Amino acid sequence: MTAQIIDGKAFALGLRARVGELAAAFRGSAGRPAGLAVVLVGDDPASNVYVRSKGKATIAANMESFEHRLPAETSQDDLLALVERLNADDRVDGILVQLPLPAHIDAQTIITRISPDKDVDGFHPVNAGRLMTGLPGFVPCTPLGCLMLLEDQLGDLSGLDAVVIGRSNIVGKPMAALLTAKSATVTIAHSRTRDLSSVVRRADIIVAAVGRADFVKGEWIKPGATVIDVGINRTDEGLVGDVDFDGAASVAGAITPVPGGVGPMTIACLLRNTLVAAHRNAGVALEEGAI
Ligand SMILES: Nc1nc(=O)c2c([nH]1)NC[C@@H]1CN(c3ccc(C(=O)N[C@@H](CCC(=O)O)C(=O)O)cc3)C=[N+]21
Ligand SMILES: [Mg+2]
Repeated sequence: MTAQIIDGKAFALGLRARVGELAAAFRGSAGRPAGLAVVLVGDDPASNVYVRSKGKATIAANMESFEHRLPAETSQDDLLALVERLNADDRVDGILVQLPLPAHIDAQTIITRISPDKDVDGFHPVNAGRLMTGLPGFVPCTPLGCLMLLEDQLGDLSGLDAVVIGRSNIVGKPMAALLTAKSATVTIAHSRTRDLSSVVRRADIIVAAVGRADFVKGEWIKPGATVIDVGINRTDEGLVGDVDFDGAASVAGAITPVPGGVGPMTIACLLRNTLVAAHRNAGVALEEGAI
């Protein structure tokens, strides 16, 4: 079998266009654009690239972008003070503090200080709790993007066997919650899982978020399964995912490439969450299922 390649880049472009139209309409009814503030501490080159592309995408989607670049030696108190200013700023609907943060800053302390209503990353414990209990809130962008690709590919996920490899708060745990809410049968596997290949072999859906290049092998995959590769690993051979793409593509039914799969969906979902935040914060209705 040769897997179908899931074109996340094309899907993300479509989503961004739809968000852009709705953001233009929001601007008309609210009398102001939706606004996203992105905070970068330090000058990590990869983070710099991400922040720049987020800013461009925000403006292209008819929203306002506020960029705050702070020196690497910024104190935790100064960063908290900026977060408080952004929480209080009515032009700012969404706040993203780029991770990772320098070692002298406790990320959890910063994330917990962002207003849950502006937490478009969906990292605040209140939004994690909302996701777990089925309340409206913000869902982390990467797993939300993965879910959109899966539903586009497979339709109803009810009853399907899903294995999520990785248990981070940012990807694995929210991904498992989303799949559970869609009535998939979900297994969370991780570094201590025994006989991982046998666990993966049962799955109709595999989401790989381990952060290790080419970790998931083609021989682990059930023929016809759908594979979502969340990995972004920089190697001598360039950017590669957590899945051995060539091995997997010869057995899977469908697979996301790296680059061009999940990554572009993350940014598109960030804009989507910002649009939703703007409507909620301004008290402007957004039609159910509009996005
Ligand atoms: N508070 C916070 N929120 C985040 O959402 C967040 C973060 N911090 N820190 C870093 C990670 C990483 N991340 C990516 C976003 C887009 C691509 C992306 O668009 N990737 C492209 C190209 C990547 C490239 O060429 O470098 C692709 O996969 O096709 C990847 C990774 C968001 N992150
Ligand atoms: Mg390879």
